[in-house]
Amino acid sequence: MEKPPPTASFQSIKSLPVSFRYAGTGSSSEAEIHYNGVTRNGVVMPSNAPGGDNNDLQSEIGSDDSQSSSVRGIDDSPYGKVELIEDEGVSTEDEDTGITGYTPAPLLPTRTEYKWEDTSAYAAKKKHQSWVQLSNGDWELATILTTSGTETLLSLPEGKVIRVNTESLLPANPDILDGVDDLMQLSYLSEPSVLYNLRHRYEQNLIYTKAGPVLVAVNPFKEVSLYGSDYIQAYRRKSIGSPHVYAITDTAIREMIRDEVNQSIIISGESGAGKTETAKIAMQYLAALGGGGGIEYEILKTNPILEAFGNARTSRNDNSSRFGKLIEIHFSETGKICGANIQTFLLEKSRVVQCVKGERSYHIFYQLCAGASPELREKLRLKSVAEYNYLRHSGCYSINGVDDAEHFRIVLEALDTVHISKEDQENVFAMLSAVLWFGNISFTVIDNENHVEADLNEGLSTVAELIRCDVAALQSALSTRKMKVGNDTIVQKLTLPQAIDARDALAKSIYACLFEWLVGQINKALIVGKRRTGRSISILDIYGFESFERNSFEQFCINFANERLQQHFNRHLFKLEQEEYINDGIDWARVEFDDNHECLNLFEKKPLGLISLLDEESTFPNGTDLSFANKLKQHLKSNYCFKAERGQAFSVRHFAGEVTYNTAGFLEKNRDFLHLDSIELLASCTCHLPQIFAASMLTQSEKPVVGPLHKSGGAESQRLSVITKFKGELFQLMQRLETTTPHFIRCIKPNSVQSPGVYEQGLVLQQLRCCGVLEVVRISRSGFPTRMTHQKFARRYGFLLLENAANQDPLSVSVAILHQFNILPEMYQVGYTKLFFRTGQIGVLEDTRNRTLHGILRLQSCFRGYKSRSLLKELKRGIATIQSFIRGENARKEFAVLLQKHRAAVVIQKHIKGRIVKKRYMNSYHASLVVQSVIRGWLVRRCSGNIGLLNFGGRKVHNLFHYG
Ligand SMILES: Nc1ncnc2c1ncn2[C@@H]1O[C@H](COP(=O)(O)OP(=O)(O)OP(=O)(O)O)[C@@H](O)[C@H]1O
Repeated sequence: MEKPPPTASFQSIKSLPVSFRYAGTGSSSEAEIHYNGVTRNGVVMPSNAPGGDNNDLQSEIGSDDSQSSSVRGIDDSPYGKVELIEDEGVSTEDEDTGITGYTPAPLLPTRTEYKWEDTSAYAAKKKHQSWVQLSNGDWELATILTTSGTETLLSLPEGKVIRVNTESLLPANPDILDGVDDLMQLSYLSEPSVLYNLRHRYEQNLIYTKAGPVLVAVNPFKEVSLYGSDYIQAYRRKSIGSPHVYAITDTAIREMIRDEVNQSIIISGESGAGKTETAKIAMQYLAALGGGGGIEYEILKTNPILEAFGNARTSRNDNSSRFGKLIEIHFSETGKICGANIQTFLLEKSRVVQCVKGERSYHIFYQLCAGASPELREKLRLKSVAEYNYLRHSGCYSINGVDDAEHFRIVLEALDTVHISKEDQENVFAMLSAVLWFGNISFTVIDNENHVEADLNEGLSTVAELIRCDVAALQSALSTRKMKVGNDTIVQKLTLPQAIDARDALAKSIYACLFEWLVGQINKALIVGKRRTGRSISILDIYGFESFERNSFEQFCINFANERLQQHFNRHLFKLEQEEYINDGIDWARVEFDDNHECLNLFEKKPLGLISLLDEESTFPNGTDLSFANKLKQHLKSNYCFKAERGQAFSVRHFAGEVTYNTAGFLEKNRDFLHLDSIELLASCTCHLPQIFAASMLTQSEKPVVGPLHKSGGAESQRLSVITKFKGELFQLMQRLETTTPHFIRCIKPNSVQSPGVYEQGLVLQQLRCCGVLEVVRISRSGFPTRMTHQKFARRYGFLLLENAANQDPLSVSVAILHQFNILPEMYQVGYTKLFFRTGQIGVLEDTRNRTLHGILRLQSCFRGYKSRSLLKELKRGIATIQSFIRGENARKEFAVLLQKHRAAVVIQKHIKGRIVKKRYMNSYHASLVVQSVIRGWLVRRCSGNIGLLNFGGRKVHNLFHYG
């Protein structure tokens, strides 16, 4: 008999007992539907997995929150086929993976009517999806409509349907993994999945996410209510488990106490990503919990000072730290903070004398100009910002929403807190003012050879006054250079560019020394006392990997530091993995990862590494940036990590990507020498700060510089080059970190406009790559990132087993599942307590689980529907009976009340009627008596008249009548 055309609603399809056969790739929906012997074309759309909690992988079978539609079809659909096989029970089989599963036998009778619906409805549902990269580089989550051969038809969220190469697609994670708080939980660890997950969380103000051992912090660029004493207490009590800087800091404290090992919190990220804020949040936590005495208050007060002297407005961040810092916080035996030490790295000196349009120099200059009292202004000969050449040229004097005068007040307060005397504070401000006045010193050309002499102007005299030196000595130090030729000392005049360089170099050096001196003073204030136990937590806030269009010496140093940190990161990451593998008896030797050893070698190798060659060229009097570039190309061209570029450029293959450096300015910045005449000038000042600076400049020399007057002009070359000094500091830093247990925080800047709520995919992706988050993910992929205890695994996937496993132990169940699903032995390892999986393996199991669950749930929902309908019918009947009973009861009750009322009314009526009758009778009786007595009276009167008994008393007559 011909089947009737489909007419029923979709609901009726839901109640079909069906099984379906997947014929597409992986999670493809291609299938055929057989129903009552008829084959129809359509698509299968697996529903959401049950269990709403993303973090709970233990969602139960039969949970009610399954999504509705699961199987639909359309005749002659171009999108694929669905097969509904009548009354077969429900079994699933993935032809690609060969995975089979089962669901219970059909529970409902077959329905005979159905209707095929338009599949376009599916595109709107977030089901069966993959990541596709659009031409602008962004990743988009697209719904797979069909896959045929190498081509896949996709539907994009805005309704567009596109055809792409199947291989270009990346699988999307199941819905239950949306917004997981640890990226390691993602079944598919891919760039788009990580990007999507971070955005998903960011949109809900969940700015912290774990990437395995690393905390990823996405800058919210707004106040988020995630901080404060309540949160601190909650993390301390461990009543909150979500990722947070507090959680990381808390772990550090606990591990420090438990293992008696020093800890470090290593924060990195690009400028404006939130490193400094994150460091402050960690310090707040430490200060709140390790508290005892006022030292933690002093530690927190170091922030305004360091920010004022070391931060500036840049195009990327209004409050950009222009130095790296390590704060080591020491704890006493009782776990209280007992002191701290701050180490700073590579302050950007060049900013003091020039900065790019729209940027600012160090905040303290603007704060001083805005906030100094009239007396101080007078003393320091302070002018307005616009009158200083060093500040004027960038054209940016203020920052929106920032009150420099108020900040100056805060800095003064902080300087008091860290016990810097008023006299020293005044000296500090005098140095700042002098630095600014240096920029206003001008020169006049005095001969045909462009030789100059410093003008005796306001600038020169004010500087001399402020640093307390002789004006003539200052003028000479800026205009001439003493050279020793044989036994004679000759004085060489400087050309204009040389004089400007000498002036700027002196200003930069004074500022850098001032900064160093301040840090030293702060350290004295925070000095770790006798209570020192040697236990400490260090917070490293260091510049992240930088890759711009034009990269210079600064990026070269910064990226070198990041290579070192990455090496530390790799070692630590693998050490941890290794420990877990060993503890669980896992063969961890198979884990491979990309070491950045080769890149570090390129930098550090002697004598033919980048640093050695840079130093070598810097010492050559005739060395130029171009000759340096050529030397690199000549010696390093065969190195895998080095790439020669055109002109004076070269590229380095860093762990985070390739960076092209332009060598322009490399040699000068690396030499960074201050002429000995300038050092000597500072030494001659009567103000103690310049003297201290001069002494520290001399001690920075590799070999002690003996009497500059007796030295030739080559004396400067004996000073350590910037890169060598930096390399030494880094080496010490790494040695220090090596003795600690590290905790890594990677800060991410979600947009370049510093605005809340804006998530620029490309920018985030670039940072994820640069700061190595994807590297962690990649490393995890090569290891066994997914771990599950045998118990959990057996509980989650045990129901997929074809054989009865009721009485087996979790380990046997786990192994049986692995065999049943033909998971290749190299894809997993069985540990003593856990199963370890390579990336994606759990995804396959999860897919099968979801499909099976989906089938079960569909049947369960159909069955529940059927049961509900039957119940409803019975209920209806029951309800009618109850209703009629209740109505009868009510009627009876009403009737009884009425009857009672009626009876009462009758009694009352009777009584009233009786009374009326009685009253009437009594009235008539009395009336008759009156009449009778009147008549009798009359009769008596008549009788007595007639018989003459007039003398008879009326009374007797009356009585006679009465009784007679
Ligand atoms: N957790 C946070 N909550 C609110 N705002 C934040 C947070 N983290 C960062 N910000 C905002 O982002 C700005 C930049 O942060 P921060 O100065 O810490 O960046 P950075 O990575 O240290 O940059 P740089 O390397 O330039 O010093 C802050 O001034 C603040 O406005």
